[in-house]
Order: sequence, then structure tokens, then C-alpha cells
Amino acid sequence: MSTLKIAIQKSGRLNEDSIQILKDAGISIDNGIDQLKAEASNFPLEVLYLRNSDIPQYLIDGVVDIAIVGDNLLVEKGNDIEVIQKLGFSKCKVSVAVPKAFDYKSVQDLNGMRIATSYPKTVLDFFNSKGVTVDIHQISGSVEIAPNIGLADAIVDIVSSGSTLFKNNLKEVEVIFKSEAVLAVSPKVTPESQKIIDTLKFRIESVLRARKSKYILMNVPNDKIEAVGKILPVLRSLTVLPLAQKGWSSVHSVIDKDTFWDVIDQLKEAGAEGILICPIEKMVL
Ligand SMILES: Nc1ncnc2c1ncn2[C@@H]1O[C@H](COP(=O)(O)OP(=O)(O)OP(=O)(O)O)[C@@H](O)[C@H]1O
Ligand SMILES: O=P(O)(O)OC[C@H]1O[C@H](OP(=O)(O)OP(=O)(O)O)[C@H](O)[C@@H]1O
Ligand SMILES: [Mg+2]
Repeated sequence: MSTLKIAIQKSGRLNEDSIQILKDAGISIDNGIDQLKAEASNFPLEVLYLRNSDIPQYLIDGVVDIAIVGDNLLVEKGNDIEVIQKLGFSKCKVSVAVPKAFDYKSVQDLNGMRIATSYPKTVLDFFNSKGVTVDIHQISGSVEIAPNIGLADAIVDIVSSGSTLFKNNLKEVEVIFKSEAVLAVSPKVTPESQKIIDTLKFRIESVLRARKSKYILMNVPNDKIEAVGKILPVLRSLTVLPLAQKGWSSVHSVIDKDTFWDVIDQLKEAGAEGILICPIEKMVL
């Protein structure tokens, strides 16, 4: 059987979450601290630990079959590298920011200005689409300092909490797009590798689904089950099991992790008691 080659970031913001998602998908690998390559012990997968910024080119060349990479880098690369799964971590925005004192009204205000960035193609495409001409200064890091040292009038960089902008006296004025870590596939992938990719994707989907959900159990008087059932969004139907105490049942379901506090209040009002919320490890539909 052939082995799938996957690229993940060697060190940085994506490294730990990338390894964790593979582990949660049942694949055991080392953390890449002292090595550039590792074989999974229980899945046909070879992991290459690379610089995030080098990964799009490795995908294009077919050096790796698949990768976990920041979507912003695929956008910057501009080739049609297929994204098969958004992974829900390393969420950020690629934004335009200007000094706080800049009286910004619209993107036209940046016509003829100098923009510092690590993402020149993204910047060019964005301003071209708005009919605005800018002068791009490409730098590879510490972009937010550029306006303060007179290198640029504005910047395009990654924004997450906004604290780097704040500390450098800048304000976000345009969000070009939102990014997160994604699973991307090489255009040169072979049919044999594709089969392993399908298995891996299936596992990762189950992990992501489980991360979004909680398992909920509660005791409900039998005459209130219908009312409780209306509150619970269920996969197929509720699981209802009789309790030792006559007239009561144990009701089980799956709920969205972000909304369970709201749902719990409604369930209590509808007559549910002894509510338990548990994590779900995997969820296969
Ligand atoms: N502050 C942030 N919050 C959330 N996600 C971020 C943030 N900064 C960057 N990211 C996302 O994480 C990815 C990796 O960022 P990181 O700073 O670790 O690496 P890098 O400087 O792009 O990479 P490398 O040195 O590996 O080439 C980025 O491409 C982006 O998608
Ligand atoms: O909005 P915030 O939460 O402040 O995050 C944004 C900052 O995070 C990233 O830098 P990082 O910390 O990865 O440093 P780097 O430039 O050395 O990669 C990015 O380049 C911004 O500078
Ligand atoms: Mg960074």
C-alpha cells in the first residue's frame, strides 16, 4: 500500500493544533521538534514538518499530497489548490489598517499610498478590484511597525485579537477576507493517494463534528417528553429509556456546544431534571 505525504507546520501557530487533529483522528505521530519527517505508526501517512509559507509550493509541485496550512497563504499563492476541509483553528482576518489619526472614509483614500505587507498578491488583487493604485512594500514580518517608522502609509496583515494593531497605534479599516487552517490537496495527487485522503477526511470530519457538539442526558417525566423533544435538535430521533422510577424516562440527545446553555434553560422550564452534558469523542454520521 502506498503512503500519503502530508505537510504540517514545523513550528508556529499551526503546529500543535495540526498534530492534535491528526491524533484525534487516531493517527499517532511525533511532534516534529527534533525531526523534519516522521511516519505514522498506525496509518499510511508520512508527515513532513515544513515552514507554513513554503507549503503551497510543495503542494503545487506534488512534493506532498496534502497539507494543513493557513488558507491565507493559498490565497496569496493564487494557484488553484483545492481546499477539502476547513479545520476551525488559527482563525484570523487579512485586513487593511491605517494609523489611528488617518481620517479614513473609503478604500479610495489609499490611492497612490504605500502599503507594507507580507502578502503582495493579496494586496494587489484587492486594490485592483477596487480600481485603486497602491505602491506595495513587501516585508516578511513586523509589518505593523512600518507606518510608525515612515516606511508605509498603511498595512495589510493578519489580524486576530487586534492587539498588535492597537499597540502600534493602527486601526483596521477593511477586512479583505477571513482565514483559518485548512486541509488542502495537491493538484498532482494520484488515485491511490486519493483513497487514503478520503479515509483521512472522513476521520477528520468525525472529529470536527464531535468538537462542535455535546452529548446531553436528562431525566424527564413521561408526559413532558414531547415538550422536551421539541427543544432538542436531534440527529434522527431522541433516545428515550425508562427509569426505575415509574413515570420517568432518561432522554438522550446531541446538541450544539455553542448553544447548550440557552437550551438548558428551556429544558428546565419544560420539566427536565438531572441534566448531564458530556463531551463526544467522535461523531460518525
Ligand atoms: N494572530 C493570529 N491568530 C490566528 N491565526 C493566525 C495569527 N497569525 C497567523 N495566523 C495563522 O496561522 C498561520 C501560521 O502563522 P505563524 O505565525 O505560525 O507562521 P508563519 O509566520 O506564516 O510561518 P512559517 O514561519 O511557518 O512560514 C498563518 O498563516 C495564519 O493563517
Ligand atoms: O491581532 P493579533 O491577535 O495581535 O494578531 C496579529 C498578529 O499575529 C501575527 O503575528 P505573529 O504573532 O504570528 O508573529 P510573526 O509576525 O512573527 O509571525 C500577525 O502577523 C500579526 O502581527
Ligand atoms: Mg505569524
